[in-house]
Amino acid sequence: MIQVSQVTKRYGGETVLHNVDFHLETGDFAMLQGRSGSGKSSLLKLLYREIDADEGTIRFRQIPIGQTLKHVLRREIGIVFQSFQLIEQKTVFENIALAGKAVGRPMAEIETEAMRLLDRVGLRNKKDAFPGTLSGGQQQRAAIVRALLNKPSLLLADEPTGNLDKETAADILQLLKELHEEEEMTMLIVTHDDLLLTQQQAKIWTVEDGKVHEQAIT
Ligand SMILES: Nc1ncnc2c1ncn2[C@@H]1O[C@H](COP(=O)(O)OP(=O)(O)OP(=O)(O)O)[C@@H](O)[C@H]1O
Repeated sequence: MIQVSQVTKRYGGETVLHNVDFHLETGDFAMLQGRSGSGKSSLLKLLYREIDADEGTIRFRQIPIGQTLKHVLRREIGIVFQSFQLIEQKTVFENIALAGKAVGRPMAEIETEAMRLLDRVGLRNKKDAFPGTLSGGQQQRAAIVRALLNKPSLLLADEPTGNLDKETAADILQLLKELHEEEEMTMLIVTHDDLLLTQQQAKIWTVEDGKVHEQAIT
């Protein structure tokens, strides 16, 4: 699904990723680990074209992502962040609906899909709540629904459990694992929590010294 070939990323004089090869197969449930500052977020940002590589090629379904229109790529790739990134002045439903409006979907369709997903993550009764009134775990569930609304084929999550206590973190990771299967979605999750890494069956990739290598299948 994603093929990263010989990719180098520099910030000023600092080379963060150097001739990196990395791939995700359709249907993968993969974790990306590595020390703080090793370049995990940078790799994710390269995949959804928040930033561009200095060298090398990234292909999404065989096509170099530089040749794919950004809005097409964004529809195919859902993103979940550590900080949830919900708009405080909008309700849970409004936050989620924005993702559908951004790609021009009709409101009736947005509503049906949002309610299906809110039901699935146990948040239907919070659809009219504002993010500030929700727990961290609930906010992340809302953010996950927003990311899934347009049925992306790939979900990228950058430390999705980083702001949550251990128990809630485990719940969110379990939810992602279940959604991976139910929604038939490829997932790549950045985490540096060893506990999370060992709890789930996943392909584990490590970013280290500018390289990315596949560690083990647990
Ligand atoms: N926009 C930027 N400008 C300059 N340097 C940057 C920028 N973004 C990241 N870096 C640097 O690149 C390196 C890798 O950062 P990145 O955020 O990708 O690491 P990370 O593994 O995700 O770290 P963390 O686990 O702490 O989030 C760091 O040294 C960081 O300071």
